[in-house]
Amino acid sequence: MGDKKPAAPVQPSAEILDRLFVTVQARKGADPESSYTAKLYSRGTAKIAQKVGEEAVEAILEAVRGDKAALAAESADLLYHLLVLWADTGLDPADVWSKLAQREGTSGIDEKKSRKA
Ligand SMILES: N=c1c2ncn([C@@H]3O[C@H](COP(=O)(O)OP(=O)(O)OP(=O)(O)O)[C@@H](O)[C@H]3O)c2ncn1[C@@H]1O[C@H](COP(=O)(O)O)[C@@H](O)[C@H]1O
Repeated sequence: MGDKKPAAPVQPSAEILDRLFVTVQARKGADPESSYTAKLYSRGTAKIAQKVGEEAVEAILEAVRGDKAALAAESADLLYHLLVLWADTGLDPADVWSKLAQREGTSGIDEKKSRKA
């Protein structure tokens, strides 16, 4: 009687990338002792870029090994570090989303042919 159904758990989606970007932006000027993101900023762009490369390699190694759970974890590391790199360099994620939107529906095969023509 009057019992409310528990709220359905919200399925995580790619929207978390926008929230995560807000969080990593907010870590600018934070204490590197208490924030890993702030620690990355303090080490500079080249170090952050290197971390993105390392995480990408770890992700592809798990893909080749066929370990999906490990690939998911390494992909999360990669996306986090890529967002930190965007924030560090002043790139707005909306610019990346726009690029993807512009390309939507255009086959990579057709796009390559148009560049050769
Ligand atoms: N998503 C992440 C996230 N993913 C991975 N990591 C950290 O990234 C690091 C990667 O591991 P490594 O072994 O490569 O790190 P490491 O050995 O310290 O690296 P190096 O010495 O090679 O530089 C680990 O310390 C992870 O905890 C993350 N740290 C933070 N976040 C998010 O960022 C938010 C803000 O975090 P803070 O800035 O720490 O408050 C958190 O609430 C999370 O939402």
